Amino acid sequence: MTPAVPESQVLLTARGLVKEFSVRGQGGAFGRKRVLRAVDGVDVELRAGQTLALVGESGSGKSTTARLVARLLEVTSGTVEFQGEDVTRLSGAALHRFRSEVQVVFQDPYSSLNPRHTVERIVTAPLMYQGRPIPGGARAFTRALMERVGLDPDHSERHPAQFSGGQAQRIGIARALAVGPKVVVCDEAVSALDVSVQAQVINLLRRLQREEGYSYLFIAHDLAVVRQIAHRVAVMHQGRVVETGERDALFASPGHDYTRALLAAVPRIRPEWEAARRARARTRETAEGKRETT
Ligand SMILES: Nc1ncnc2c1ncn2[C@@H]1O[C@H](COP(=O)(O)OP(=O)(O)OP(=O)(O)O)[C@@H](O)[C@H]1O
Repeated sequence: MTPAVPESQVLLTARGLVKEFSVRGQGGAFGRKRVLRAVDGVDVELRAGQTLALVGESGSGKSTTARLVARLLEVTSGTVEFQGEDVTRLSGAALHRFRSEVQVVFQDPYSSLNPRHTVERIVTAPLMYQGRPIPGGARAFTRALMERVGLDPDHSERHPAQFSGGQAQRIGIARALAVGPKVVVCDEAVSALDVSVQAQVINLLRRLQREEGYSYLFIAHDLAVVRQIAHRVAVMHQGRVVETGERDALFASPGHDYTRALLAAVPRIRPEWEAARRARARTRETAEGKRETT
């Protein structure tokens, strides 16, 4: 059961997003450089207190779109409007403010959380980095946050490796919530977890949304997961959004051939593709986790 779709205002709007990467062709480091258009004119709208799922096969541009929206990557062109401001142009204090409003939870908690730091240090780091005071002091703040995400507050001095995958992802969620965001970008945030643990983390995200009103941009390749959490779904294919709609309507009667193919292909995801996809995600998250905590 997913929450009913509440009427709500648009919080974040991306228009005409384009991202090009310069990549080497065949021949590795000696290959000719070419331009790869990973995101090719994407429009998305995120509504307050709702979840928009971005789905599509591997390489369709979901993660790149998510990173553009969160300003972890710079756009080649296009705009991302959040509360009336084009965030692609923000810098300095205004960019810091935006980073508090839009947070990211990555796929692999172990690579995106600093293994040498305690939970307390991990969840308070974003506030310290922004030079903001920690309400009630670090210990009390961490304990309260751990309770909100269903972790034992007595474990605030433990390190990520001392937690299970699902618990570690709760630390990632706690870190995202620490700065008081309105939007949380979940980039394959439950994909690395076992199915039963996935369900628990999805329930947590839904409870947090219900009680605290977060909007989620939820990146996933697993449509069964999307069904449990999304209000609306945008389907990506080759860098473009080919179809957007309310979840139930889209699943019941997909309007685009590619969406139909995607729905039909669900049980046939090949394990070797999945392994390659996870390895790529880990490389990106290790780099971004480090950037966030330094
Ligand atoms: N930093 C980068 N440099 C070069 N190419 C990139 C970079 N990041 C992504 N790409 C390429 O852009 C395309 C879209 O990648 P993206 O990760 O956004 O897709 P995705 O739909 O999220 O798939 P996956 O789930 O496999 O990550 C792919 O061809 C990918 O190889």
